[in-house]
Amino acid sequence: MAVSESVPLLMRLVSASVSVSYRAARIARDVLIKGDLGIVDKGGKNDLQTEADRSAQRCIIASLHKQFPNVAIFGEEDLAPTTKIPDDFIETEFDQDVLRHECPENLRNINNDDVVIWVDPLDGTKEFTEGFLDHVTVLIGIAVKGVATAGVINQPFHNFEEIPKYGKARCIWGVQGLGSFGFKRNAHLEGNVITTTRSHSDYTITKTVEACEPTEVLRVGGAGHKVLLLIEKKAHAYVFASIGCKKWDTCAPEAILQSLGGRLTDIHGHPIPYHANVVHNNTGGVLATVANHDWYVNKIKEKVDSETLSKFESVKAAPPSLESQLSQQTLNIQNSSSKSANGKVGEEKEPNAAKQERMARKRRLEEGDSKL
Ligand SMILES: Nc1ncnc2c1ncn2[C@@H]1O[C@H](COP(=O)(O)O)[C@@H](OP(=O)(O)O)[C@H]1O
Ligand SMILES: [Mg+2]
Repeated sequence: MAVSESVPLLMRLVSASVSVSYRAARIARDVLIKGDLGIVDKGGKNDLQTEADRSAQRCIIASLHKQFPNVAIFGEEDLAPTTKIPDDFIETEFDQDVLRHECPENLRNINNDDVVIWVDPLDGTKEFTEGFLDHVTVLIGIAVKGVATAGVINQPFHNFEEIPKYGKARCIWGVQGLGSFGFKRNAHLEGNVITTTRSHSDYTITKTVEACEPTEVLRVGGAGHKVLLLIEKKAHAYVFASIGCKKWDTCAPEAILQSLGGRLTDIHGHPIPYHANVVHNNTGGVLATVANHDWYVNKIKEKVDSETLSKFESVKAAPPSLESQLSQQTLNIQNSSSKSANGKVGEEKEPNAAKQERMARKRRLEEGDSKL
């Protein structure tokens, strides 16, 4: 169902993202049921891609781009720009439950240029290939003026051990200043339960977790899944002293966690910026907490040696030069017919010169040059 333009842009974006996250979850489930995962090794440490990652990204980016052609969208996977997108990958529904909520006052008047969408079509890919299905999530994060503001976490295989045929998809969404929906929170959790990576661990990660004096460590897959543990109060903190996580891993989880009063920053306690032109890796690592964030920051500062800590650089919010913005992006803007493929549909929240360049590229695309 279409939605009135009088509904604030942010709520339309969240509503469309919830709907398309269910479509992407269905795609991931279909890939698993068919049984041919089509695994590609991307060359990093346990850095895999499957048919579910590829198809879910095509579905999410093509659908959101069709509804919001002037919003910048970045997806994790680099996909060939020529691949045809099946018509049934295009989701046009808007989630009605989201639209019943009022947009927070301070977010009512944002416009297209303020927004960047960060898409991880399948977070926890390594775990997906190994059958840890509850670690898998679809992440759609909406940044406004560089701040993680709203997010959607869809868990395609929720409760897969109890519900036959790989469980059932569930969707958690939230907006800063409004709250988060779609889950139950434990009232209380004893001790100091810390969650961290299971498939990308190393000495520094383990030492940094130990610095936070855990009573229990949960080594699980996926940034989305780990933040879900915090949101549901099954863990107190997510500690990841590594530059391996990217903006699409943390934007949606951060927005939801922060809407509940938690925090997600780098390991120094500095905010992570989500403008279109930031480096994709979270070079300062990731620290997410339900409460007492500064206590964890101080423990890390106190107990991890300064040479190790100096390797984790906080990302500066200042935009890089125009040249680096343009070379950094694989920009595959597709036509609004959404027939062509996508990798990153990015229209930078940029200074004037970059905007002119973008418009020129868009014009060239519309004239049929799909390799821009
Ligand atoms: N060293 C590394 N190399 C590549 N990706 C990494 C990484 N460390 C973390 N990541 C990415 O960050 C996300 C969370 O990692 P982890 O599950 O280890 O906590 C995963 O996203 P994807 O599964 O979407 O690729 C993972 O690939
Ligand atoms: Mg990921």
